[in-house]
Amino acid sequence: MEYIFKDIMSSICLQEKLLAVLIDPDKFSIENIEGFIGKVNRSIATHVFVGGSTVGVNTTDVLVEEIKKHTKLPVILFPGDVTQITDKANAILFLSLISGRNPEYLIGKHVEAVSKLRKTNLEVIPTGYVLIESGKKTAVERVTGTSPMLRSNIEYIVDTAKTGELLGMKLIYLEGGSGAIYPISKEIVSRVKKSLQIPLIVGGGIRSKKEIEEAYSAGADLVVIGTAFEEDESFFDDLIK
Ligand SMILES: CC(C)=CCC/C(C)=C/CC/C(C)=C/CC/C(C)=C/COP(=O)(O)OP(=O)(O)O
Ligand SMILES: O=P(O)(O)OC[C@@H](O)CO
Ligand SMILES: [Mg+2]
Repeated sequence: MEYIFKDIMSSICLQEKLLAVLIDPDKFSIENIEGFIGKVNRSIATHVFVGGSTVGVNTTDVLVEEIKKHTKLPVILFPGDVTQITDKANAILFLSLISGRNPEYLIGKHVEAVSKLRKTNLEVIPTGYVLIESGKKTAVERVTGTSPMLRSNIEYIVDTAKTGELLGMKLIYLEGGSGAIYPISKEIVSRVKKSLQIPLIVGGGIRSKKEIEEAYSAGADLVVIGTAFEEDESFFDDLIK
């Protein structure tokens, strides 16, 4: 049953903002998941994303199984690679790195993924993934061999995001990169949002409630946070339901 994307659309219609907690399988041990997910459940988080730019084979499968034992929130794969596909999750962001020009990350990995996806019930959500420079070299740059878009070239970022929509993608993800020094600017978020009809995800370097609210008021429909929770779980105390 395909309901994850529909639910995102319904939330947007109701003017509800969404928050995804990103769990990187390489940074969490199974033993810590129950406690961590307990905090996620008590917070305003609406989704759990699972993925990393470099993840060991089979790690994701075991981790998602454990996460699902402890939460009713939808678990969405945010994969850096085909090896991160597991049937245990509810959906997958079928990312195409449209800020880059590496065919492997535009179409190649996707063709590779299809035989695996056929064997799952995952809801596949085509997502235009746009990497924007944010103060330091990111893992995504390293893994994909692509350059991020210049934050000063807003017109080009807007056109790139819009191209994703025109190609039929259902979501656009503006990515500053894991642990970005500065989050994507309000101006970029708001200019991109104004040009789109589809939902907008924003992530990378968001570390406080104030920054979450700034992203929402600029136009983000869903904010993703990973590093800030990895570094200090007390951040959840600011985000209690
Ligand atoms: C189509 C399939 C199944 C796979 C390829 C999907 C594509 C095109 C991915 C784009 C490039 C990429 C490597 C994205 C990684 C996205 C991700 C999970 C980022 C979060 O991981 P980080 O937090 O950056 O990881 P580290 O903290 O380990 O650096
Ligand atoms: O880890 P952080 O900096 O929160 O970034 C989240 C996500 O956008 C990374 O792919
Ligand atoms: Mg990370």
